[in-house]
Amino acid sequence: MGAYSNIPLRERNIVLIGFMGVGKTTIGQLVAKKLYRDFIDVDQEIEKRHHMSIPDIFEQMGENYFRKIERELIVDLCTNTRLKIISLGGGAYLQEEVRNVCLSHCIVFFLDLSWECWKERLPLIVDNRPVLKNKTLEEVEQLFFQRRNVYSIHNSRVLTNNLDPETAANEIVESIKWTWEVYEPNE
Ligand SMILES: Nc1ncnc2c1ncn2[C@@H]1O[C@H](COP(=O)(O)OP(=O)(O)O)[C@@H](O)[C@H]1O
Ligand SMILES: O=C(O)C1=C[C@@H](OP(=O)(O)O)[C@@H](O)[C@H](O)C1
Ligand SMILES: [Mg+2]
Repeated sequence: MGAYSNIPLRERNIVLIGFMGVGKTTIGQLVAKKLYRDFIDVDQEIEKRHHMSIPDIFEQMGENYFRKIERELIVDLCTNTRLKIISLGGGAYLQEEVRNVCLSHCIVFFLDLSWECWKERLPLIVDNRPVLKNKTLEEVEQLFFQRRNVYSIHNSRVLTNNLDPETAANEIVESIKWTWEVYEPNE
Protein backbone atom coordinates (compact mmCIF):
# COMPACT_ATOMS: atom_id res chain seq x y z
CA MET A 1 0.00 0.00 0.00
CA GLY A 2 1.32 3.47 -0.82
CA ALA A 3 2.09 5.76 2.12
CA TYR A 4 -0.89 7.90 3.15
CA SER A 5 -0.15 11.49 2.14
CA ASN A 6 -0.93 14.37 4.48
CA ILE A 7 -3.12 16.21 1.99
CA PRO A 8 -6.06 17.74 3.90
CA LEU A 9 -9.33 15.91 3.17
CA ARG A 10 -11.10 18.97 1.77
CA GLU A 11 -8.29 19.50 -0.77
CA ARG A 12 -8.18 15.91 -1.96
CA ASN A 13 -9.41 14.98 -5.41
CA ILE A 14 -12.55 12.81 -5.36
CA VAL A 15 -11.92 9.79 -7.62
CA LEU A 16 -14.86 7.75 -8.97
CA ILE A 17 -14.24 4.06 -9.66
CA GLY A 18 -16.52 1.21 -10.78
CA PHE A 19 -17.34 -1.07 -13.67
CA MET A 20 -17.85 0.33 -17.18
CA GLY A 21 -21.36 1.75 -17.59
CA VAL A 22 -22.13 2.37 -13.90
CA GLY A 23 -22.22 6.14 -14.51
CA LYS A 24 -18.79 7.45 -13.48
CA THR A 25 -18.64 9.94 -16.37
CA THR A 26 -22.28 11.06 -16.15
CA ILE A 27 -22.49 11.28 -12.35
CA GLY A 28 -18.97 12.68 -11.98
CA GLN A 29 -19.91 15.72 -14.05
CA LEU A 30 -22.96 16.32 -11.84
CA VAL A 31 -20.95 15.93 -8.62
CA ALA A 32 -18.35 18.42 -9.88
CA LYS A 33 -21.05 20.99 -10.68
CA LYS A 34 -22.67 20.59 -7.26
CA LEU A 35 -19.33 20.99 -5.45
CA TYR A 36 -18.18 23.86 -7.72
CA ARG A 37 -15.12 21.83 -8.71
CA ASP A 38 -13.44 21.02 -12.01
CA PHE A 39 -14.30 17.67 -13.57
CA ILE A 40 -11.81 15.42 -15.35
CA ASP A 41 -12.85 12.26 -17.14
CA VAL A 42 -9.68 10.24 -17.75
CA ASP A 43 -11.02 8.70 -20.98
CA GLN A 44 -12.09 12.07 -22.36
CA GLU A 45 -8.71 13.58 -21.40
CA ILE A 46 -6.87 10.74 -23.17
CA GLU A 47 -9.03 11.17 -26.30
CA LYS A 48 -8.35 14.91 -26.27
CA ARG A 49 -4.56 14.51 -25.87
CA HIS A 50 -4.23 11.71 -28.44
CA HIS A 51 -6.85 12.92 -30.91
CA MET A 52 -8.23 9.38 -31.05
CA SER A 53 -11.29 7.66 -29.58
CA ILE A 54 -10.73 5.01 -26.90
CA PRO A 55 -11.92 2.24 -29.23
CA ASP A 56 -9.49 3.47 -31.92
CA ILE A 57 -6.60 3.51 -29.41
CA PHE A 58 -7.45 -0.09 -28.48
CA GLU A 59 -7.72 -1.03 -32.14
CA GLN A 60 -4.61 0.76 -33.46
CA MET A 61 -2.25 0.90 -30.45
CA GLY A 62 -3.43 -2.06 -28.38
CA GLU A 63 -4.77 -2.34 -24.82
CA ASN A 64 -1.31 -2.43 -23.21
CA TYR A 65 -0.52 1.00 -24.68
CA PHE A 66 -3.88 2.32 -23.47
CA ARG A 67 -3.23 0.99 -19.94
CA LYS A 68 0.20 2.70 -19.91
CA ILE A 69 -1.11 6.15 -20.90
CA GLU A 70 -4.12 5.71 -18.60
CA ARG A 71 -1.83 4.90 -15.64
CA GLU A 72 0.59 7.76 -16.38
CA LEU A 73 -2.22 10.31 -16.61
CA ILE A 74 -3.90 9.19 -13.38
CA VAL A 75 -0.61 9.17 -11.43
CA ASP A 76 0.08 12.71 -12.71
CA LEU A 77 -3.42 13.97 -11.82
CA CYS A 78 -3.43 12.41 -8.34
CA THR A 79 0.08 13.65 -7.55
CA ASN A 80 -0.04 17.14 -9.04
CA THR A 81 -3.63 18.36 -8.81
CA ARG A 82 -6.10 19.07 -6.00
CA LEU A 83 -9.79 19.84 -5.57
CA LYS A 84 -10.93 17.94 -8.66
CA ILE A 85 -13.59 15.32 -9.37
CA ILE A 86 -11.90 12.63 -11.45
CA SER A 87 -13.75 9.77 -13.17
CA LEU A 88 -11.52 6.81 -14.00
CA GLY A 89 -12.18 4.30 -16.76
CA GLY A 90 -13.48 0.99 -15.45
CA GLY A 91 -10.19 -0.89 -15.82
CA ALA A 92 -7.79 1.73 -14.45
CA TYR A 93 -8.10 0.76 -10.76
CA LEU A 94 -6.93 -2.78 -11.55
CA GLN A 95 -3.37 -1.40 -11.85
CA GLU A 96 -1.75 -1.47 -8.40
CA GLU A 97 0.11 1.81 -8.96
CA VAL A 98 -3.18 3.52 -9.82
CA ARG A 99 -4.90 2.09 -6.72
CA ASN A 100 -2.04 3.17 -4.47
CA VAL A 101 -1.83 6.74 -5.76
CA CYS A 102 -5.62 7.16 -5.59
CA LEU A 103 -5.87 5.78 -2.04
CA SER A 104 -2.87 7.77 -0.76
CA HIS A 105 -3.71 11.14 -2.34
CA CYS A 106 -7.48 11.20 -2.97
CA ILE A 107 -10.88 10.11 -1.67
CA VAL A 108 -11.93 7.00 -3.63
CA PHE A 109 -15.65 6.56 -4.29
CA PHE A 110 -16.92 3.22 -5.58
CA LEU A 111 -20.04 3.60 -7.74
CA ASP A 112 -21.68 0.24 -7.18
CA LEU A 113 -24.44 -1.32 -9.30
CA SER A 114 -25.86 -4.84 -9.06
CA TRP A 115 -25.26 -7.26 -11.91
CA GLU A 116 -29.00 -7.41 -12.64
CA CYS A 117 -29.21 -3.61 -12.93
CA TRP A 118 -25.98 -3.45 -14.94
CA LYS A 119 -27.35 -5.89 -17.54
CA GLU A 120 -30.13 -3.36 -18.25
CA ARG A 121 -27.40 -0.74 -18.96
CA LEU A 122 -25.45 -3.01 -21.33
CA PRO A 123 -27.28 -1.97 -24.53
CA LEU A 124 -26.30 1.65 -23.86
CA ILE A 125 -22.56 0.93 -23.81
CA VAL A 126 -21.95 -2.26 -25.77
CA ASP A 127 -20.99 -0.45 -28.99
CA ASN A 128 -18.19 1.68 -27.56
CA ARG A 129 -16.52 -0.43 -24.87
CA PRO A 130 -13.76 -2.46 -26.61
CA VAL A 131 -13.33 -4.67 -23.52
CA LEU A 132 -16.83 -6.06 -24.16
CA LYS A 133 -16.01 -6.97 -27.77
CA ASN A 134 -16.33 -10.71 -28.58
CA LYS A 135 -17.21 -11.55 -24.95
CA THR A 136 -20.19 -13.71 -24.01
CA LEU A 137 -22.51 -12.45 -21.27
CA GLU A 138 -21.06 -15.14 -19.01
CA GLU A 139 -17.53 -13.82 -19.62
CA VAL A 140 -18.66 -10.25 -18.89
CA GLU A 141 -20.34 -11.47 -15.68
CA GLN A 142 -17.08 -13.14 -14.63
CA LEU A 143 -15.18 -9.88 -15.30
CA PHE A 144 -17.83 -7.90 -13.39
CA PHE A 145 -17.40 -9.95 -10.21
CA GLN A 146 -13.61 -10.28 -10.57
CA ARG A 147 -13.29 -6.51 -10.75
CA ARG A 148 -15.78 -5.97 -7.97
CA ASN A 149 -13.24 -7.53 -5.59
CA VAL A 150 -10.73 -4.82 -6.55
CA TYR A 151 -13.27 -1.96 -6.37
CA SER A 152 -14.02 -3.14 -2.81
CA ILE A 153 -10.76 -1.39 -1.77
CA HIS A 154 -12.20 2.13 -1.51
CA ASN A 155 -13.01 4.92 0.93
CA SER A 156 -16.73 5.21 0.24
CA ARG A 157 -19.36 3.34 -1.74
CA VAL A 158 -22.69 4.41 -3.19
CA LEU A 159 -25.12 1.77 -4.48
CA THR A 160 -26.79 3.34 -7.51
CA ASN A 161 -29.42 0.65 -8.24
CA ASN A 162 -32.54 2.40 -9.68
CA LEU A 163 -31.11 5.83 -8.87
CA ASP A 164 -31.19 8.43 -11.63
CA PRO A 165 -27.90 10.31 -12.14
CA GLU A 166 -29.07 13.40 -10.26
CA THR A 167 -30.11 11.42 -7.18
CA ALA A 168 -26.88 9.39 -7.22
CA ALA A 169 -24.87 12.62 -7.48
CA ASN A 170 -26.75 14.13 -4.54
CA GLU A 171 -26.00 11.05 -2.42
CA ILE A 172 -22.29 11.29 -3.23
CA VAL A 173 -22.19 15.01 -2.46
CA GLU A 174 -23.98 14.46 0.86
CA SER A 175 -21.55 11.68 1.77
CA ILE A 176 -18.51 13.81 0.89
CA LYS A 177 -19.78 16.80 2.91
CA TRP A 178 -20.46 14.49 5.87
CA THR A 179 -16.92 13.08 5.64
CA TRP A 180 -15.42 16.57 5.58
CA GLU A 181 -17.49 17.68 8.55
CA VAL A 182 -16.74 14.60 10.64
CA TYR A 183 -13.01 14.36 9.94
CA GLU A 184 -12.16 17.98 9.22
CA PRO A 185 -14.81 20.15 10.90
CA ASN A 186 -14.87 23.79 9.91
CA GLU A 187 -13.44 25.75 12.79
N1 LIG B 1 -27.87 6.46 -12.82
C1 LIG B 1 -28.10 6.17 -14.12
N2 LIG B 1 -29.31 5.73 -14.51
C2 LIG B 1 -29.55 5.43 -15.81
N3 LIG B 1 -28.63 5.53 -16.82
C3 LIG B 1 -27.41 5.96 -16.47
C4 LIG B 1 -27.08 6.30 -15.12
N4 LIG B 1 -25.78 6.70 -15.10
C5 LIG B 1 -25.33 6.60 -16.37
N5 LIG B 1 -26.30 6.18 -17.19
C6 LIG B 1 -26.20 5.93 -18.63
O1 LIG B 1 -25.38 4.78 -18.76
C7 LIG B 1 -24.43 4.94 -19.84
C8 LIG B 1 -23.00 4.88 -19.28
O2 LIG B 1 -22.80 6.01 -18.44
P1 LIG B 1 -21.31 6.54 -18.20
O3 LIG B 1 -21.43 7.77 -17.37
O4 LIG B 1 -20.60 6.63 -19.50
O5 LIG B 1 -20.69 5.36 -17.35
P2 LIG B 1 -19.12 4.99 -17.08
O6 LIG B 1 -18.35 6.28 -17.22
O7 LIG B 1 -19.13 4.44 -15.68
O8 LIG B 1 -18.78 3.97 -18.11
C9 LIG B 1 -24.76 6.30 -20.47
O9 LIG B 1 -25.64 6.09 -21.57
C10 LIG B 1 -25.49 7.04 -19.37
O10 LIG B 1 -26.41 7.99 -19.90
O1 LIG C 1 -13.54 -1.27 -18.08
C1 LIG C 1 -12.59 -1.01 -18.88
O2 LIG C 1 -11.56 -1.70 -19.00
C2 LIG C 1 -12.73 0.24 -19.71
C3 LIG C 1 -13.70 1.16 -19.39
C4 LIG C 1 -13.89 2.42 -20.16
O3 LIG C 1 -14.27 3.51 -19.34
P1 LIG C 1 -15.72 3.57 -18.64
O4 LIG C 1 -15.66 2.76 -17.38
O5 LIG C 1 -15.94 5.04 -18.37
O6 LIG C 1 -16.69 3.01 -19.63
C5 LIG C 1 -12.62 2.81 -20.93
O7 LIG C 1 -11.62 3.25 -20.03
C6 LIG C 1 -12.13 1.62 -21.72
O8 LIG C 1 -13.13 1.25 -22.63
C7 LIG C 1 -11.77 0.45 -20.81
MG1 LIG D 1 -16.70 6.79 -18.24
